[in-house]
Amino acid sequence: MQNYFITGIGTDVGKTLISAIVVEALQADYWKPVQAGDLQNSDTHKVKNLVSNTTSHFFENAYALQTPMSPHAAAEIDDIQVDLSQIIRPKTTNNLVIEGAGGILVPLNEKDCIIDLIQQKDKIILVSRHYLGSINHTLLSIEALQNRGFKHIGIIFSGDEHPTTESIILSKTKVTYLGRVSELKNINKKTILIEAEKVRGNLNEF
Ligand SMILES: Nc1ncnc2c1ncn2[C@@H]1O[C@H](COP(=O)(O)OP(=O)(O)OP(=O)(O)O)[C@@H](O)[C@H]1O
Ligand SMILES: C[C@H](N)[C@H](N)CCCCCC(=O)O
Ligand SMILES: [Mg+2]
Repeated sequence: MQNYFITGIGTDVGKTLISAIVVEALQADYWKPVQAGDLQNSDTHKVKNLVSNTTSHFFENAYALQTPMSPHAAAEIDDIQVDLSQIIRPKTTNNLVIEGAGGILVPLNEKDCIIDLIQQKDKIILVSRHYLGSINHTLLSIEALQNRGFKHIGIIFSGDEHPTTESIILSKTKVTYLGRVSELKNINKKTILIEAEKVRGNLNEF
């Protein structure tokens, strides 16, 4: 069984959407270690509501912070410190999808960042969303991951196709292309199932 760490080139790029698709494709479990804000409609609620299979299990956040901000700042408002030793991966015999918060260098406290939650044996899925500036954000994210020695890095593009962006990112890096999810008009259980079907093969080969 495998852990998949879903990260992105920033916040709001589609990590939760892609998490739902990967969870559905693999009938995997899901865990968002640090949620900042939107506690009534958290990423865990969203993924749970988008997934149809009955195998996936949804684990509690290690930290559920009140404010939609960078976790280091949200924690300060809640008068707590995020402590990495308290972020313990849930035990499961199933595949596990772990969703970060924001991009890889988002701070959890004065010292640690989201990237410090990733383990060498994880399969990393970087979500890249097309906007002017996304090439730079994508290449910087990949360089930071490679500098830390991570070997299993895959990429999923989220949004309408942008061939020159995708081809330059893929040709300049050695990351594994896992697929693209077009700009979905409707995000619901049915469209998640359709997208899950499309990426399952690549995920199984990754
Ligand atoms: N391919 C897509 N089609 C349609 N909408 C998309 C797509 N990708 C992202 N979005 C939309 O962009 C918004 C942000 O996406 P999402 O919540 O998945 O971001 P995130 O990367 O998980 O952010 P966070 O850092 O808060 O976890 C949502 O409204 C989502 O539905
Ligand atoms: C609140 C938001 N939805 C995410 N959970 C956290 C995003 C932090 C971004 C910090 C930054 O890169 O400036
Ligand atoms: Mg999210």
